[in-house]
Amino acid sequence: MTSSTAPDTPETTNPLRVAVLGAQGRMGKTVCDAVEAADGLELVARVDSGEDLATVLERSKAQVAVDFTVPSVTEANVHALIDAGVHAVVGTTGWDEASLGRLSEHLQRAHNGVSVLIAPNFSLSAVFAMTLAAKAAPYFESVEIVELHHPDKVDAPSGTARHTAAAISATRSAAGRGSSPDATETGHEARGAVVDGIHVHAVRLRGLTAHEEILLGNPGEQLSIRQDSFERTSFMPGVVLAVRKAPSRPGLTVGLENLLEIG
Ligand SMILES: NC(=O)C1=CN([C@@H]2O[C@H](COP(=O)(O)OP(=O)(O)OC[C@H]3O[C@@H](n4cnc5c(N)ncnc54)[C@H](OP(=O)(O)O)[C@@H]3O)[C@@H](O)[C@H]2O)C=CC1
Ligand SMILES: O=C(O)C1=N[C@H](C(=O)O)C[C@H](O)C1
Repeated sequence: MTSSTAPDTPETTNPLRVAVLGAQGRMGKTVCDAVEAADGLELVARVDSGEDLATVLERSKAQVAVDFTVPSVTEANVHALIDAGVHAVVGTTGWDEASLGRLSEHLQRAHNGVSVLIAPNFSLSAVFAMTLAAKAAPYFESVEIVELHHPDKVDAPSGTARHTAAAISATRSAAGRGSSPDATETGHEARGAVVDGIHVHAVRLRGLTAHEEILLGNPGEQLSIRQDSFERTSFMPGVVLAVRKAPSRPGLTVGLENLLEIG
């Protein structure tokens, strides 16, 4: 039989096997639904607290794990994933320079091609808000961040606000822009937390989901950059993108903007 008469053989690629850690949580449930609905992905494990992660990974043969657990356990989970050779997509907050440093070290030591993506926020609106704010910040005298969330959130300020403050602080420093003017002499506690030199205010209110506003001011003008996640489905395109890209991005990446190439 010549090649011109050979029957078409459809190209079959195996679906990417995905485990979800924190599967019973607010985000975990939404991620399980999104993975089940996504072409080319197969949900092979729902992992909840109290389960032995290494055993579940071995049994399920997961290739990528998505972590939406709690700040107190996420670091241990990711170290276990690296040891198991499973790529990690992490949305859980609580990461800092020290824990990221330990992760980088472990990845280098393991040298097994595992990728870890940590994104403080997977929604496109938040990624663009952070990116625009960082670009604009050197051009304004004053900048402050207000983050607003549902009252069941355990950490404050939000991971998104911390990431935004770090990005703003970096672009302002690079441009030689000093700190925002502030004549406050009393009641410093009313001025919010200070993250990387930027004032951050955290609101917790029933009815909210996840929102951030970056306020920038100059004499006679202001710029407000606001993003709103009204539903947790807003995070899913970013999570699914990160899962799909995980096998081809070895090493540590912090921030979804790096996958969108807008960082
Ligand atoms: N990056 C992003 O885009 C987003 C990030 N987040 C972040 O994601 C995290 C989760 O948020 P949310 O879903 O609202 O929180 P939830 O409290 O609803 O969910 C967390 C879940 O993790 C479970 N859990 C705790 N320990 C473990 C463990 N060792 N292994 C597996 N599961 C575990 C909890 O179970 P139990 O209750 O039984 O302990 C719970 O079901 C937070 O840090 C939040 O800030 C949230 C939204 C978007
Ligand atoms: O807890 C949440 O809900 C959210 N957590 C993340 C954060 O702390 O930035 C992302 C988003 O704001 C929702």
